[in-house]
Amino acid sequence: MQYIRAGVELSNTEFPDDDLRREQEFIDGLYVRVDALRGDTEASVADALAQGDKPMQARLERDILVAERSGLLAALNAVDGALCFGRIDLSSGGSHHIGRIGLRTDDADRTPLLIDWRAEVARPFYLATGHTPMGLRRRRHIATDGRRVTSLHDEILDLRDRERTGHEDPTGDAVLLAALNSARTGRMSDIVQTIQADQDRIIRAPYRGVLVVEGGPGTGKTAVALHRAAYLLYEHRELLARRAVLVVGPNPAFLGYIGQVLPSLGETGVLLATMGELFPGVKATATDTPEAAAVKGRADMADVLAAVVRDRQSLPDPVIAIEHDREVLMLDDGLVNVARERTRAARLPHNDAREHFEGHILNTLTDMVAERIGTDPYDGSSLLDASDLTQIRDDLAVNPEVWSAIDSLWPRLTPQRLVADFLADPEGYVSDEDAAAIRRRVTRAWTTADVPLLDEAAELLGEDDRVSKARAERERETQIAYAQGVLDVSYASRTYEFEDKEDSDPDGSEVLSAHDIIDAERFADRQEEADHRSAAERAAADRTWAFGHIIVDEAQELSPMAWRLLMRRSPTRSMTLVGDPAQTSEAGGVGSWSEILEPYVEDRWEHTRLGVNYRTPSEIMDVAAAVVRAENPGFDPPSSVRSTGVRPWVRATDDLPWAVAKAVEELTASLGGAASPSPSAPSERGAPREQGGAPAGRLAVIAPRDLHRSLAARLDGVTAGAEPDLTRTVVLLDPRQSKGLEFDSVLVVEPGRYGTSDLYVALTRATQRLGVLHTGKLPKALETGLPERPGTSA
Ligand SMILES: Nc1ncnc2c1ncn2[C@@H]1O[C@H](COP(=O)(O)OP(=O)(O)OP(=O)(O)O)[C@@H](O)[C@H]1O
Repeated sequence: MQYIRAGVELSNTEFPDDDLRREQEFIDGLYVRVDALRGDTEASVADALAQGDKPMQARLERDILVAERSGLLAALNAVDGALCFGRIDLSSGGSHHIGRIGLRTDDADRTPLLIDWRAEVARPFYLATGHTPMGLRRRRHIATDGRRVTSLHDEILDLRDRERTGHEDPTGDAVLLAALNSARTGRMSDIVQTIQADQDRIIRAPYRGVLVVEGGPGTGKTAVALHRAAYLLYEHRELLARRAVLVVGPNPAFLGYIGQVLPSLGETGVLLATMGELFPGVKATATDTPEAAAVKGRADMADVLAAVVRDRQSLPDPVIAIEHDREVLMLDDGLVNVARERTRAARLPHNDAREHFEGHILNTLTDMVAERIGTDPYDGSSLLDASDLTQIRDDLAVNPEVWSAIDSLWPRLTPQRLVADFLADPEGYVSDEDAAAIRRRVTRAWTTADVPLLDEAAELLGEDDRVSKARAERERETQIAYAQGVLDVSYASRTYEFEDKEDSDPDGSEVLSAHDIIDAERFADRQEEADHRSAAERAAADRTWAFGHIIVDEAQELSPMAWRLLMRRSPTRSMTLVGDPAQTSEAGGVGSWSEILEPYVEDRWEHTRLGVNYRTPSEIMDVAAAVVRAENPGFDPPSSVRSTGVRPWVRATDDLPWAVAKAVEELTASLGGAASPSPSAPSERGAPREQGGAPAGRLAVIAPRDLHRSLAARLDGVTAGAEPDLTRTVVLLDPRQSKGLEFDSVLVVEPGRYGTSDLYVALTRATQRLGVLHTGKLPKALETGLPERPGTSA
């Protein structure tokens, strides 16, 4: 592979020319439009909110307006400062500017000014090559700093075209390289300016079905998954805004790291969550041992929990005596067993079935009383009519002893109670060894591996939500009636969603509004949002929410029980799963994609690969690959797109805290050296990279958790903790916490104590420099092939 050397300076503003000036004028014009749009939107939101209390229908109208306009406002604010980044000139004449959102002129023609990067018209910007120009003459990257154009980079795609601008970029790589070399901020940036062709195809893959994206470290899996979410929201906005998109990530620090990407693309309605957050009302704060997590994650835990529930449907031992009407009724195990089997035959969840059980027991007891008081002594026939029997049943139904018997035989259960009881006493349900691994008294703290168990339990038990369902149905009927009225009114006050949505026809001017696309019932569904919560927020609070699309990052880590939970949240099986089996660290992780997916979609899923590493320079990747090859000689790592000429180093020491402090000092000094911030990524604006003179760039010290306290004590401003603040210049992490993240420089401490996949993850986090420090034995692959350095004893 041909490496690209690092170090690209992206500025040609010193000698402004006509082209640069014209682009600046054009972009100034876009901001005039954005500012006007923002002013109007703010005014209409403020107006609506100032209207005060109104009758129901007027309130609904106001809520619709406020929700729609607030979304637009958030998008406009998010893209400010990085609105436009490219232009395509067509061979047939004319050109389109490409940006993070679409904009049109504010006149009757509504001519497109800026094309949303997700529109079909924008696609050649990402795919066209000299070989397949897709109707393009030239592609221009426009680098900006805030609202100021800093440089232009042109690629000639029609080789017969002799016209030159003086901004030609012969390799077409300058903008990509500048982005890859830019100093890291602790927050991931979007890649919308430089999406590569193989990434584009994944981003725009059809929305239905399960798509697996596999690729080594730094191949852009996370970036692609997030851009895919933005694309799907654009392409299927009506559906996905209602049903919401869920992005599942490995830990809270990772979610913080990626949290700005979608807002920077103008999308705020996506729920980001870890597995530990997917059971509303529970936050996983405790940690399992790897053995416990592996046992809890096994697929057979579903059967185990089903058995636990069945065991709570008990029989009398041998009878329950119920005092009724000065007699004693003997409810024995045979009678209860009949009631229990009939109840089970209904195949309802435990709590939902309880009503049936109550009915069967009341009928059994009614028969007993009737037999006792109403049997003809001569022929044994019944002397009681239907109303007598109803009276007996009603009397039994107010006898507390009857209810206490039912409660003991078929108790109402909560998922929390059931799982806590099981974990406190798992013997008999799993092997003695597994029981020893998972036995724990749960007080309030749950673990991530408990969450799928709670969800499974909730499925087995069913919700006891009869009252709330009846109330919701009544409210919904009222909403539908009002919604019909609102739809009629809304025809007169149509609003746009995104300005260039009719992408295949950029000259068209049709604008979508609510009444075009939804009927009263669906509209009423939306108005259940009258509490101003977005679909994503409502989804977060609803265990049974069916998401429109689910994206799972680091998908290789999830256990079979976790997959059961996720598949329940995705009844349509519209999912994008990204991961890398070589980076699996969880003992409960599933071995192969078909093993994960077969139970749910058989072989109906697509598999695709990303093979180019955009993060790790070749010098570092060679070392990381050698570590995996020591265990798996056939291992095929992704190829690095860059080489920096800077080789990683390894040093032995007998004073680790001192050596770490010294190495951190050295590596911090080199931060921001070769690198400068990316020219126009909006998510980096306002990042603390230059505040107080702090150098640009970030450094991670990756060390086993038990060393954190002693290392933090020697490092200024560095804290040891479960949720690291990634915006600090120096961050201390354990190998698992570093998953999915990246830093300019990385110092890996005591690599001999990591498993192969954890070490592979740790070694592949750096964009520029890697150092390794150790006191004990080194993994073989690190002993050879790295520059020998003298020990650094104090
Ligand atoms: N087309 C691109 N243009 C600019 N930067 C890119 C592009 N593709 C990927 N990158 C950058 O490469 C880095 C790695 O991307 P990302 O974190 O998505 O990789 P990954 O495959 O998820 O890695 P890992 O498996 O190690 O977590 C990020 O900084 C990302 O912004």
